Amino acid sequence: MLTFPNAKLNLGLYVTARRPDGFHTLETVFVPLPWTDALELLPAAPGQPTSLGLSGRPIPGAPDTNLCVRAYALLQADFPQLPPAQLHLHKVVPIGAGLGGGSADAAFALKAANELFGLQLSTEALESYARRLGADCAFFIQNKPVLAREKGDVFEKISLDLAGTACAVVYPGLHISTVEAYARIVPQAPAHPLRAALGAPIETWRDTVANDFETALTPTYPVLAAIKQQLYAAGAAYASLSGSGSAVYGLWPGQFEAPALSWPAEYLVWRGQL
Ligand SMILES: C[C@@](CO)(OP(=O)(O)O)[C@H](O)COP(=O)(O)OP(=O)(O)OC[C@H]1O[C@@H](n2ccc(N)nc2=O)[C@H](O)[C@@H]1O
Ligand SMILES: Nc1ncnc2c1ncn2[C@@H]1O[C@H](COP(=O)(O)OP(=O)(O)O)[C@@H](O)[C@H]1O
Repeated sequence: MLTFPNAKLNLGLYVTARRPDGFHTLETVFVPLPWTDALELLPAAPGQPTSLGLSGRPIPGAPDTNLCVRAYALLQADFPQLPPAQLHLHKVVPIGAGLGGGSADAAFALKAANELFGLQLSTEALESYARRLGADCAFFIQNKPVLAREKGDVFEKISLDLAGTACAVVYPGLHISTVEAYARIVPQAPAHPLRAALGAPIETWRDTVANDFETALTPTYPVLAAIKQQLYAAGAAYASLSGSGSAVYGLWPGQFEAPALSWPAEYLVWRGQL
């Protein structure tokens, strides 16, 4: 079975408290970004163990630490009838970019195994396996815009009309560790609660929708502010860091595509419609 795990963007991100377990509570909106890896899941050939083939962008770490292999192993622990699997991941979405690529691979591996081997797991059951793999991961099970709270894994419906919104994603190639990014934040309540702020026209978001990681990381990585400024100079109605970075996106509502931007291809990694 061939699947296409997509990236995500965060529209606003507030780190509201530190939890006793060291994690943080969040208020953020996740939206799918239609930019994908490719992940194939097949039963392994008879007598062969579970394996992972890789192509595309290099992923650090041994294959058994890869999130899609860990996702499959999690199911195997509860469903001993699952055979060894042959996985192949073609990595397109940059790692450590705040685009959730690894989390998407894990969630799509769970969904593919469920379908291919007829496990009949409900959406809720798949989400609870996903939560065990990473805070971001559960979002990719339903993979539609949601307001997320708690660790970023408890969801509320939100209606957002982003149809016909052009988007550009600029990735300066900095791999910012999520742990390091959280360590720089002093949690606080959002100045403008996200549901109300995102309900207003996109043009107003610049003054009301923020990402706490952007504020915390920009002094160390001034390139993030420079990219954002250039996106606004190119007419974006809204621009922001996604997640804990380092990808920065711009939005152009009502436009077929983002205007031509002057970054080289290795920086301007994606342009399209949300
Ligand atoms: C920051 C966010 C925002 O959407 O996204 P990314 O920038 O990674 O895409 C997420 O919270 C990233 O979620 P995810 O990448 O799944 O994190 P996990 O693997 O579960 O946790 C990695 C580490 O981040 C910290 N962490 C994560 C989630 C959370 N709510 N509080 C935390 O403090 C913890 O130190 C944890 O050990
Ligand atoms: N399939 C995978 N794709 C990307 N990263 C992976 C994968 N499996 C494990 N990882 C690890 O997960 C971390 C990055 O996860 P990712 O979700 O891409 O981050 P971010 O959301 O910050 O962009 C890295 O430490 C990387 O080595």
